[in-house]
Amino acid sequence: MSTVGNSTNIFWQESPIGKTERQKLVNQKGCVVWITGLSGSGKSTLACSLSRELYTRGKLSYILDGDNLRHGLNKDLGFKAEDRVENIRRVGEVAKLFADAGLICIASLISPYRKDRDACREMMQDSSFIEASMYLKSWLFTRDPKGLYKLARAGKIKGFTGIDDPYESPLNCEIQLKEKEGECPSPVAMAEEVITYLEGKGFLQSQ
Ligand SMILES: Nc1ncnc2c1ncn2[C@@H]1O[C@H](COP(=O)(O)OS(=O)(=O)O)[C@@H](OP(=O)(O)O)[C@H]1O
Ligand SMILES: Nc1ncnc2c1ncn2[C@@H]1O[C@H](COP(=O)(O)OP(=O)(O)O)[C@@H](O)[C@H]1O
Repeated sequence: MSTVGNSTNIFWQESPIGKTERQKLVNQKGCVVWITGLSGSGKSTLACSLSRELYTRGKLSYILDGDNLRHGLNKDLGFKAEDRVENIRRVGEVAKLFADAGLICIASLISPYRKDRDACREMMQDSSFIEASMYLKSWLFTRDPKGLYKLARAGKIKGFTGIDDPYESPLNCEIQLKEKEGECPSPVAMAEEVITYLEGKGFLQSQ
């Protein structure tokens, strides 16, 4: 019996089928690919491309996209620092469940604070938290497809990441997606870079 946070007198219920059995069923290892970067840096594009490329290889993934989760699970949260902290904590917990289910969980959020991303990493075991940083030159996000930077620069959106709100780049992430010879790699090329990492670490087979 234990107390966790505000939950008192709670018990851990074991499941009859464990992570190892689930992983065997899908012939892969559950993990979290956590994509962090500024708005417009290509996170969702990479997440979609990665999910598609994994699918064609018979691998099961699921995308947790920051924008999408704010339509449901996180619709009570805004963009104040404490809301972003809670956003990342919640998504970290959900991502951990997906990885435990045996899926390759692709989390795509700005996740601006290093401490929060590190806390998500700490939740996971076996190096199964893979941080991928969108380190692309500003031309990508200055295209501004959603028009958010224009609004933020005009002062019409307050606390916009990269304009008047901070973004802390990873210091030591597993994968850094960056330009090659001044060119932005295609979404498929970026997905393949991540897949090469996953293959190398044995995540694309169960044993
Ligand atoms: N103030 C402010 N700052 C940054 N982003 C903003 C803001 N207001 C709205 N948006 C939109 O919200 C998307 C980011 O949501 P996230 O949940 O990924 O953000 S965070 O991780 O909690 O910082 C982000 O989506 P992406 O462009 O895909 O990153 C924006 O569409
Ligand atoms: N690798 C890429 N090559 C060319 N354009 C890209 C690439 N990745 C993203 N884009 C374009 O950049 C814009 C922002 O990408 P998006 O994935 O929505 O970023 P984010 O999810 O980080 O906000 C979109 O218009 C998208 O089509």
